[in-house]
Amino acid sequence: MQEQTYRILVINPGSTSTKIGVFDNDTLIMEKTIRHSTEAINEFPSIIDQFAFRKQTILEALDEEGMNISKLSAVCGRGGLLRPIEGGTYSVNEAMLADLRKGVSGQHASNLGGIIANEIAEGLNIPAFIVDPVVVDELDPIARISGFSLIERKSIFHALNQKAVARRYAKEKGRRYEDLRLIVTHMGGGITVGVHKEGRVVEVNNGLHGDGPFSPERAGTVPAGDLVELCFSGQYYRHEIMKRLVGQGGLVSYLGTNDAVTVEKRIQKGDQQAEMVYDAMAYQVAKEIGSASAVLHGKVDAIILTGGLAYGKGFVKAISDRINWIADVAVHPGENELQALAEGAVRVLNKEEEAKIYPAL
Ligand SMILES: Nc1ncnc2c1ncn2[C@@H]1O[C@H](COP(=O)(O)OP(=O)(O)OP(=O)(O)O)[C@@H](O)[C@H]1O
Ligand SMILES: CCCC(=O)O
Repeated sequence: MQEQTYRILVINPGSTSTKIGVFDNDTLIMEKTIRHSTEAINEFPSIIDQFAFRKQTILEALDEEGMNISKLSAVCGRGGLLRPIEGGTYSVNEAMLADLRKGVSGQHASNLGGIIANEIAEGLNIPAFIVDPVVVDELDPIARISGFSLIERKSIFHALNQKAVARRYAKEKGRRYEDLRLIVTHMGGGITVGVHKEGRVVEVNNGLHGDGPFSPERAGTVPAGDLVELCFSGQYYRHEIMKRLVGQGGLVSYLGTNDAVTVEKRIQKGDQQAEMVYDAMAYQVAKEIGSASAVLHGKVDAIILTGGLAYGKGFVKAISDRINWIADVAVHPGENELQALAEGAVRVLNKEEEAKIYPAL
């Protein structure tokens, strides 16, 4: 008997781009990355305000590619800042939409994934899903302790891509993901360094809310005392400080752009400030990987560098030179998120798995 073919639209809103793909089961038939400049993003006071803009760019892109959306079987979005949940494919439901709209665990571009998926799916009367949202939480208890009893460390990271790339690496090596000890470093608009210990991400920096290396548009960890002084200086509203840390931090704060390609061009033209800041970002990533290796007692099968910044050869070399004594460094530029979203939806449509219900009981 012939297997049924499901046509799935997948939507991945990142901090600097919206990536979309159309798959026939797990075979990609169309892919597009829509880049958003800092100026375009800054037009909107909050992430949720970008909803109509991002949805419109998606529909236009599908139209330009000649995709007839009435043939879709499902829409699958990248999951956002929900309550902490286990990994897997979830049906979009009202409880999820309410949490995504209010940003129950904070604001992030991926909050739009489930909302836009639902909006498009509803009009076509087809199901909407999310897969492995950024709140997948597998932290070891020891990793939750921050050092300040009023604040607990949280797991907020590029779960979808980190898990997908780690599984792909394991497959390439003929090993099981569940048998490996990996440090997976996703370097995009945000940067997260995950310790994957035998199939669980037992430690990871909260890439969103001020933890870990700075990134193209995030401040990462900043000196706490100085931050408190700034917050109470009377010069800033709360939302202004948050935006300076997340969205306008990192490269944007020093160099006015979130685009590493632009930074590399400036370096080639002799811009010394750009060179210093870009090198500092590589330095901070390397430091985070070094600290992740201590979590694994130095017994690391491989360090994987992935995300858009991993296309930057000089950037990757600056990191590798500092950490390649720990373990082999594997570079997987870009990300595997569209494929992972499609596969998550197909597993449910094929009834290999049941869609999970949010919130988990
Ligand atoms: N060829 C390249 N060389 C260097 N940097 C690159 C290259 N291509 C993309 N980048 C940089 O990668 C960054 C964006 O990465 P990516 O597309 O993974 O981020 P995102 O999906 O928007 O956000 P996130 O991954 O945090 O969700 C940008 O700074 C971009 O300039
Ligand atoms: C929130 C985790 C993903 C990111 O840092 O962008």
